[in-house]
Amino acid sequence: MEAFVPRQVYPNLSSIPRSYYLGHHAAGLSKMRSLVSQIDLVIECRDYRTPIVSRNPLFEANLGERPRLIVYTKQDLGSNSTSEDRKRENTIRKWDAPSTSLFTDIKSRSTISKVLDFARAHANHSTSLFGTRLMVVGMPNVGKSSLLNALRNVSLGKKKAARTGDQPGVTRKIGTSVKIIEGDEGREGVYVLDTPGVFVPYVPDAESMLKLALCGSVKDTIIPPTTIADYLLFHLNLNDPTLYNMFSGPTNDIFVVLEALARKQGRLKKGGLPDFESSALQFVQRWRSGQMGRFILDTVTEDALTKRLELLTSYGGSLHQARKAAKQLRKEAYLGGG
Ligand SMILES: Nc1nc2c(ncn2[C@@H]2O[C@H](COP(=O)(O)OP(=O)(O)OP(=O)(O)O)[C@@H](O)[C@H]2O)c(=O)[nH]1
Repeated sequence: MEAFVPRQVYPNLSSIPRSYYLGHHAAGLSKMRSLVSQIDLVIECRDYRTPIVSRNPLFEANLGERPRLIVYTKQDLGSNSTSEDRKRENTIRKWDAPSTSLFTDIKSRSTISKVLDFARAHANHSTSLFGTRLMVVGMPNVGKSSLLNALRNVSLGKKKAARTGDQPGVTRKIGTSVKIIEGDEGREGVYVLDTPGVFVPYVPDAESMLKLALCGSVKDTIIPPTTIADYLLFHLNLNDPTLYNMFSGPTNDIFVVLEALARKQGRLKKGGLPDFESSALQFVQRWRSGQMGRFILDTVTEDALTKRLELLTSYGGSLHQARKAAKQLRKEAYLGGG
């Protein structure tokens, strides 16, 4: 039998939309800008699995006047706690310096405590009697509201304050601030403001859009689920082609995997034909919930960020282009919100 050879490069699909910058993203950003002067620290969340493509330059451009803490969320979905993972995290820290970067998993108290320690230290330096105000920002679905809830729970033992969900756009508006650290010595505590996710203005290449879709920053109705599943298969094969052996042996054909999954789970349409769409969503969901391997999607090397920034600059991905592309997307009746 011939050895299995995974695809090394994913095709550049021209059918993939390159924008998802929606009306409520622009409105949210503008509101954040109007509030930023009252904020002591901005916590910018990025997805651990996409430390490059989930960076949104709009935050630096609009909120950059305030000190920033960068939090890479969902570490549990991308890290196996190996020396390779730690090495990668160090490279990311270097990219972000002089800002501090932390890596969190909402189920790990120790990772959440590090964010609380940082916030506490920041508050201790503040001379304000009115408390310290933090603002959590980030791309859709990176886990901002979950982080807020985890901070509040670990620090104060209190229940969920912000609504969370597995699709982007659950938080639509900036709400009221939530206390996460009790005040002392006559001083008010530390409060956090949750904000709606804001998508990057324009995505320079189809593969970046697929990464963001696979991690859930784009509604699952925008890109065909079988395409997202195929992109996941590409990564599974590069990492370990046995990760989906509950469905099929190693293959580069997503329909072979989806047909096996459909038959195993009874996801069949009239005439016993496999329901590829629902099987694709199920396949992707399995990975998103950490049941099919933990790995990251971006390639992290010392110079990867510089190269990305050069690409973005040469491309000139402006807000004007973003608006034009978003309008086009709406015209094509893709949008169901989110
Ligand atoms: N495994 C894992 N899942 C997480 C973590 N943080 C958040 N999630 C999940 O990610 C999904 C999105 O979380 P939210 O907190 O709603 O994300 P958000 O950034 O507030 O989303 P928007 O409403 O789009 O702004 C939810 O299903 C969370 O349970 C994490 O550390 N680990």
